[in-house]
Formats: sequence, C-alpha cells, structure tokens
Amino acid sequence: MYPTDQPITINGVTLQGPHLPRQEEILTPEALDFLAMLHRRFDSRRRELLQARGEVRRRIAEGWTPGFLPETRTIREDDSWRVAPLAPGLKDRRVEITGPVDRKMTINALNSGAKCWLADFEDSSTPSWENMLAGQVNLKDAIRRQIDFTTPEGKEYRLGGVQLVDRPTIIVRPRGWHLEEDHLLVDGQPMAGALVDFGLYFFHNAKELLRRGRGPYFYLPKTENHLEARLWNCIFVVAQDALGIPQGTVRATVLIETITAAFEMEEILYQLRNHAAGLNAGRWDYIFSIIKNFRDRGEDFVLPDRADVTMTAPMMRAYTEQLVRACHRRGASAIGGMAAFIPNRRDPEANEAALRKVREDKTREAADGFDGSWVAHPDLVPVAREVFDEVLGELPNQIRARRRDDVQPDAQALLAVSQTPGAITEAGVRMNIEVGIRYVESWLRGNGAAAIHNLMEDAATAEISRSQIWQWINAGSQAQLASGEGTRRVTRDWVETLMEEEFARIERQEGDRFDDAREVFAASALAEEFPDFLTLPAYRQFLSAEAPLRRELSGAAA
Ligand SMILES: CC(=O)SCCNC(=O)CCNC(=O)[C@H](O)C(C)(C)COP(=O)(O)OP(=O)(O)OC[C@H]1O[C@@H](n2cnc3c(N)ncnc32)[C@H](O)[C@@H]1OP(=O)(O)O
Ligand SMILES: O=CC(=O)O
Ligand SMILES: [Mg+2]
Repeated sequence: MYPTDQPITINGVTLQGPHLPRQEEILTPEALDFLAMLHRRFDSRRRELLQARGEVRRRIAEGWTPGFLPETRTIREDDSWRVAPLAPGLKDRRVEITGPVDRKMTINALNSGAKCWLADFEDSSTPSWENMLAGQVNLKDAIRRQIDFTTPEGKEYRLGGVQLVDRPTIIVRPRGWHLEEDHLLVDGQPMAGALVDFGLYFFHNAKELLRRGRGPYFYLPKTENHLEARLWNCIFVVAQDALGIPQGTVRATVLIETITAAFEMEEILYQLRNHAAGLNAGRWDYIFSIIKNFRDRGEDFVLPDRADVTMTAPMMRAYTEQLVRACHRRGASAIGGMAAFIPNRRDPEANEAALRKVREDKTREAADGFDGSWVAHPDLVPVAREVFDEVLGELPNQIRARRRDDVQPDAQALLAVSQTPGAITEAGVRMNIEVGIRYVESWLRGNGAAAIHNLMEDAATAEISRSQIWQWINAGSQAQLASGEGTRRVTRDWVETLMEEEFARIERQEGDRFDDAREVFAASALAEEFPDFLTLPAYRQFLSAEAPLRRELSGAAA
C-alpha cells in the first residue's frame, strides 16, 4: 500500500498527487517498471520530434508550404506493399462509438451496439490524474466483464448479455505526444501522457485481450508525420517483446488530423505496416491544424466562421477522398470522422434535425468509400449502421470494392483553404467566444466532452474556436466581417468587448468554473504568442501536481 498523498519513489519512478481509489491495482511495481523502461528508451526521441514540429511551423510561417516528400516518393510509388491483414474484431468497423472512459460511459458504450468503441483518453477527456487513472481501472474491469455502476440516485448500470463477438472491440486513444503526466516522474522528469496511457493499458490487458480473441488496439492522435509513426512502431515492438507476446499483435489506427500528416498518409501506414489497422479522418483537429499552421500566411489561409467549414468544402473533400485512396491501396481501413450534431432526448425537433444531419454526413462518407465511421452518442448508432449496411451489403468493409483509383494525391487541392465558402460574421465571433468559454468550464470540472447548443464540443472543437479568434485578430485587414455587416475588422478591443457581453449572458451557478474558464480561453485566444495547444497552459495551471502551489504563488504575487 502506498502512503497517502505523499510523493513516493520506486526504482526511479516518483508518484505524486492524491491517493486515488484502486491505484495499487494499476500502479503496481511491475507496471511502474514497464513505464520507466518505455520512458528511458523513448522519451528523448519524443522530445526531439516535438522540437521538429516547432521547426516545421517556423518554416511555414516564413513562407514554406508543406507538400508530398520527395525523399519518400519510392514508398508512395511502390504498389507492392500492404499493411498486415485486418486483426480479429477489426474487419467490420462500420459504426464506432467514441467517448470518455468514465465508468458509466464505458458501460453505455459497450452496450451501444456499435462494432467498436474508441475509449478516449484524448479529445473528449479532461486529462486530470483522477480521470486518467479511473479510465485504466474501468478498462481493466470492462475487459474482464467485471464492471457495474450505481448512480447516487440508485440507477444501475451493467454490461448487457450480448456475446463477446457482438461486444464492441475496444480501441484505446492515448493522449497526444505534447501532453505530459506530471503525477508520474521517471528520474525526475514527467512522463509523456501518451506513454502512461498506452503503457498501463498494454501492460495490464494485452494478454487478457489475446486470451479473449481480441488484441491491444489503439488510435494514435495528432500525429504530424511518418517519423512520429515510426516512434510508435518502435514502442510497439519493444512493448510486445517485453511482455512476450507475438509481434504484430498490437494494431494502430492513425488519425490524420494535421495538415502535415495529410501529405504523409502512405508513409505513416508504411512505418506502421506490421501494426497498422487504418487511418481516420479526424476533421476537427485537422481544421485546427490548418488554422494553427497557416495562421500568419495571409488571406489565402483565412477560414470563414467555424459553422461554414463543412465536409463539403473543397479542401475537406480532397482530404477525405485522398485518405480513402491511401488506405484502400494498402489494405487498411478508412474510418470517417465525427459529425458534431448530438441528439436531444428532451427536444424532438432538435433530435430529428441531428439524426437527419448525421445521416447526411455518414451517407457521404459511405459513398466516398469509407469502411465505417464515428458516432458520438448511442442514439446515433442505428443511423450510421443503417447507412453503412446499405452500402456494404454482405461485405465487412469496402477495402477491395472501392479502391478509389480515380483519386490522385493532389497538394493544391489539400491546400485550397481560400475556396471554403462562407464568411466571417459577428455571430461567428460571438459563437466562438461563448462556446469556447462554456467548453473550457466543462473541461475544468473534469468533463472533456459537452453538448452545447446540441453540438458536441471537445478539445479539438475548442481549439478551433480560440485559434479562429486569434487568427482573425492577427490577420489584420484580411479578416473583414461579411460585407452586409460593414467593413469592421476583427480587432482585439472589439473581441474583448464581445467577450464581456457574452460572459455577462452566461448563467452562473454556485461552484462553477466560469471565471477560470474565461481566463484560460482569453489567454489562448488573445495571447500575443499563439500557444501550441489550449490544454497545455490549462493543464499546468489547473491539473498538474504542482497546480495548487502555482496558484497559491500567483495569488501571493498579486
Ligand atoms: C473531435 C473528436 O475527437 S470526436 C471524439 C471525441 N468526442 C467524443 O467522444 C464525444 C462523445 N460524446 C459524448 O461525450 C456525449 O455524447 C456528449 C457529452 C456530447 C453528450 O452527452 P450527454 O449530455 O450525457 O447526452 P445525453 O443526456 O443525451 O445522453 C443520454 C445517455 O447516453 C449516454 N451517452 C451519451 N454519449 C455517449 C457516448 N459517447 N458513449 C457512451 N454513452 C453515451 C449518456 O451517458 C446518457 O446515459 P444515461 O441515460 O444512462 O444517463
Ligand atoms: O479526433 C478527431 C477530431 O476530429 O479531431
Ligand atoms: Mg482530434
């Protein structure tokens, strides 16, 4: 038993922060040894790759435009290689439900009737130590079918009686490479959140999953290039050897959700080819990545209101079609993304509208050749299933049936940002502010996904909101409001006035976190220096093990 609330060091691994329920089951000395091994072998490479991201960004700011890499041309042109055959539980992925790994949602997702469940430590989860550790407990219990839950009001949750084959395949999404977990230090350095999430899940469950006819499967978020994919591949090889399980047991689906990764889709599959399962079109972070990377490149890269950047915009069509082509050429699954419309059981009209819009979105994806797609809510599972059932017929996927050889890699099409129809409007600026603050408030309370105005908001959509504001302010005369609304520029002063007004409109409740949320949102939307991720300073200020001390010090300084 570890001492309560005191930092403790075992074999160079320091555990700090509050003592959490059942932590002894997860943070066993053997599991900590495994994490320390991963950190010591791979963290310096992670840091180098993060630094390389910064260099690419600097080159883009100086006028360089990313494109297909000349040095990897042979990989793209060689038609002979394929990824490993689809693994058990991953052949038919027509409907995947996504969601955070809290106990109730875990049970609901596993009872949802979806083919797969993306168990999310990332966009939809606040990365508090409590959430991250509880997620590991919940997954361990779920895999062993020993999970139930009772709300304080007495509502009971347990796994339904379906057979293993009908239970969604679990695919875990660890945190991105940028986030650190400073409740676990190795040799005095915080571990990468990604290695903690991957390592603990793999260590405790890989063998059990194999015994049950499945495997340790992962979604890899926010990858920026094929070298980052190579790092993951090296981690998989070492992890499988360390546990003595066969090479190739791990499978990874990589989210293509950065503009640089869009130029390296086949190279990413190639690096991971013995472990690759597919690619996913993570549309929200993709839009964020375009804003972030091209934020100071002038009018060719200024996007209209967030609501106008839809999947039918030319750049989004190019991205999704090229993704299906890359996957099917290499025998991998192409998985569609998240339509943000959330059903509402209390409002039939909003519910109807959400079902209609999601159906439209999934219909386009299925027709484009995707093998399946994501839904955010159990009530959307039947809609997506119906759409894909119709296109797939008896087939489990469209990998062979829709090769999409009619699509060609096309850099110009991926970069056709200025062809996105729409306009910047005052309503759009206000919406970004209001929704951004509301989302951050939810995140600070530990809920990393929220339905706001019947739309799903998570870390990726919040990044779009705050980075659009930043770009519109800093793009100067290139970000004019729609002509019907005069020629007002989006200035910092004006945004601050709108922020005051929107903030005043928000209904407050005892114990809410709106003051903190406004501070976090303003700091990233109005900052002179664009923070790489909204969640990075917010983590340090509010969730890190040193956060209470840091806040105390800044309070004392004030
Ligand atoms: C950009 C990206 O990365 S997209 C992927 C990441 N984002 C996500 O995964 C978001 C997933 N979705 C969600 O978290 C939720 O649907 C929300 C927060 C948007 C809305 O949730 P709620 O406000 O609870 O919706 P609602 O009240 O309609 O839920 C009805 C029931 O469905 C459950 N439910 C809703 N969404 C999910 C889900 N994704 N997984 C499991 N159960 C769910 C709720 O827990 C609730 O259960 P209960 O009736 O037993 O209490
Ligand atoms: O992770 C998915 C996204 O759209 O971002
Ligand atoms: Mg994302």
